[in-house]
Amino acid sequence: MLLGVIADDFTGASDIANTLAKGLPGEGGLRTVQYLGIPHGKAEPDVEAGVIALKSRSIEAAAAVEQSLAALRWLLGQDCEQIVFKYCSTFDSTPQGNIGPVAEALARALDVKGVVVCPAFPGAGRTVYQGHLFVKDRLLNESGLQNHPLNPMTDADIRRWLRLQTTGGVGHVDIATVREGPASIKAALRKQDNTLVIVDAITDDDLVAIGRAVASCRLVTGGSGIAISLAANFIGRGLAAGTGAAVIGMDGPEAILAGSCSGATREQVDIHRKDHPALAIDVAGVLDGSVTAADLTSFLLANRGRAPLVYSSGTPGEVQAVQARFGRETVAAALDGLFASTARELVKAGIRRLVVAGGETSGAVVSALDLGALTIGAEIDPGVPVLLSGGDEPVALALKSGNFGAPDFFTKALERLAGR
Ligand SMILES: Nc1ncnc2c1ncn2[C@@H]1O[C@H](COP(=O)(O)OP(=O)(O)OP(=O)(O)O)[C@@H](O)[C@H]1O
Ligand SMILES: O=C(O)[C@@H](O)C(=O)CO
Repeated sequence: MLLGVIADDFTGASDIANTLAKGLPGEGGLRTVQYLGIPHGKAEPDVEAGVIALKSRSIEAAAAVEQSLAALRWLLGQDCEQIVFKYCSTFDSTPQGNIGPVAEALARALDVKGVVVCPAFPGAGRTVYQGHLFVKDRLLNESGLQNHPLNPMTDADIRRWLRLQTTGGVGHVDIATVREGPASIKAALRKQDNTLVIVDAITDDDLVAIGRAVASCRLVTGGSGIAISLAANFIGRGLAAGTGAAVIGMDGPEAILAGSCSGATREQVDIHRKDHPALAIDVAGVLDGSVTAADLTSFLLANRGRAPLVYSSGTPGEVQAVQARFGRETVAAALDGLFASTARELVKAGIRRLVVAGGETSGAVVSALDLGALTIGAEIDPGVPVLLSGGDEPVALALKSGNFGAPDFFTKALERLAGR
């Protein structure tokens, strides 16, 4: 294994796995596998990039650090030359963490400083300029992310936000330096006394330059965009063949589960439910026990073949009201449990194509299924690949980050999972 990734959630893991498998146009990518948690035993010998999906974004910082260090130990045990810590392109975190504490702990373990911190993902509208994170033309804290159910992002200056989470200072490499090219970026990082350094990036070309500059760095951190040219670094050195994504086609019964309340997912739900069977989950009913996984499962199974959807996705007002009534953690735990049990029942009943929207929701779903390592297939929309589980009865999956995907994502994903 050449490159190892520690991802703080499951959709984020498939996002960066997609980037590594895709590589740069015309250059090919790495043979990439996504692990659901830290694997036991050795990786298959032909894996070039191993992506460990943790569910550490919204847990206590100390637990996130411990899990990330355990993932690091496993990846170093597979001889990885380079480690990437992948977090959300909208820098999802709280003033307590977990991006800062995990990044500092990894840097300490690898004995490095001047480590890149760059959530930019221009393909999805995320750019970093003057240390501020934008989502399309809005500052992060005006983009809707200020209403995130778990980690409201209330400051777009990610230097300031990261400083709240770190013991050391936070450096900055500006866009002018980035535009001078890899040698200048490398020199600017080397000069740093800070462990962590926010690096501006507005376009894919900026990310390619940063990727070239960090070719020999043991640790890099960012959104999936930071990995845009990391595969090419290894291919260029003759260490990888450039095989990239696998060809996957799995036809069979299908279901869609949406637990994300992001704007993009709500639009996808609105479009999908116009012409497909769709069931809105009554969240208060879940909390008082009147809505169960059995209700969702029977709806989805009864509508097999018609791209059925169940969703909890609500507006910021609905989310606030239910959280005020029952408590944020209680609602999240109840919905995670509901989606997990539903997915387990669906797969038991023969569902073979599963589309899931939302990082936490995807984490809950795949943790409940015994899927083994996931092979990375073609890209459905930016940041979302086709995934195929191992085992005798493989399941094809699309794990969609809340804000990713075109408005018709759900139908498109089911088609791509089937290899069409
Ligand atoms: N109607 C609702 N009311 C309150 N909370 C909800 C509701 N629906 C979902 N949630 C909670 O909102 C959170 C959504 O998180 P999830 O990570 O799945 O989506 P996301 O944050 O949009 O996606 P991503 O992390 O990929 O950006 C979960 O904790 C879920 O339990
Ligand atoms: O970086 C992103 O935006 C996604 O991969 C993600 O992590 C959202 O959960």
